Amino acid sequence: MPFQRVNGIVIHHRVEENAGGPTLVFANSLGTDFRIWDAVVERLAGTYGIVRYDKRGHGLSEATPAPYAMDTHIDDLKGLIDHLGVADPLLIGLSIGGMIAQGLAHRYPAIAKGLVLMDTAHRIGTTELWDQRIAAIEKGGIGAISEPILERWFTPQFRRPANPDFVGYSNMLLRTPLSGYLGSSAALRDADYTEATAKIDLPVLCVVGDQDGSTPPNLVRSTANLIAGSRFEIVKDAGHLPCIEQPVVTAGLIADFATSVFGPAAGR
Ligand SMILES: O=C(O)CC1=CCC(=O)O1
Repeated sequence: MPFQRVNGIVIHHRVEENAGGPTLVFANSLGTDFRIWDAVVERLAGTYGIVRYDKRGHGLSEATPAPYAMDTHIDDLKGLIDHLGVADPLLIGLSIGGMIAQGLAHRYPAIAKGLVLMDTAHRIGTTELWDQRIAAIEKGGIGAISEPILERWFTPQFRRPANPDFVGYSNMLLRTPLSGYLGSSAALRDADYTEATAKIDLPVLCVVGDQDGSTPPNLVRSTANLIAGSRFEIVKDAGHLPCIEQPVVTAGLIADFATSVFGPAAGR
């Protein structure tokens, strides 16, 4: 079933089975639901088991009142992984999803075989930035600041009203439950994984779009620099969501890294 109660709330998720093969677990960003991975997953399913979910307050998952703590998002994902019995996955987290992956790997070092940290960082924004964003949204709704958000999400080539995908993903942002958006903004404001992430002892790939306005390449590079042995890749012609703008390249990077983590014979 696509709905499961974990950690006290109903979580919407989707599983693509792969008969005992390695599994990829995807966590998405603020103001999005798991459909942002559609074009990536269609290239990886069949080779890997896939788990996607809508984090608390997003998509069809329950929206509890704001504010949220990053640990609550982490407990939700841990609960889902335990419920599904997923062993040794590769965790792939975008933006706040990447912070959830970092925090999960720090609190449960044996939970994953490796991490793909996409357009994310050990610390995203400042207390002031998130407080301002929360105040603006409390006053005028997400629509009041959707334009600058979408400018950070997408390249100018993608960000055209004539592009149906741009219109659709704008709707996804605008339709995010307010408590989910505000709650997760508070979680981002209060989370700093600088020390925790430096202790991660797993294979890690950091990826960023070359035109990411939310977590720019230099910030993501600084996160990669904290993690011994990590890899760093820049995706050309992409903003904050390379899974949407460049799904072929994104799926290729994940597949190459998954092969290096699970071994060449695995995942076939
Ligand atoms: O809204 C943005 O600026 C992008 C973003 C920051 C954290 C996240 O998950 O998305």
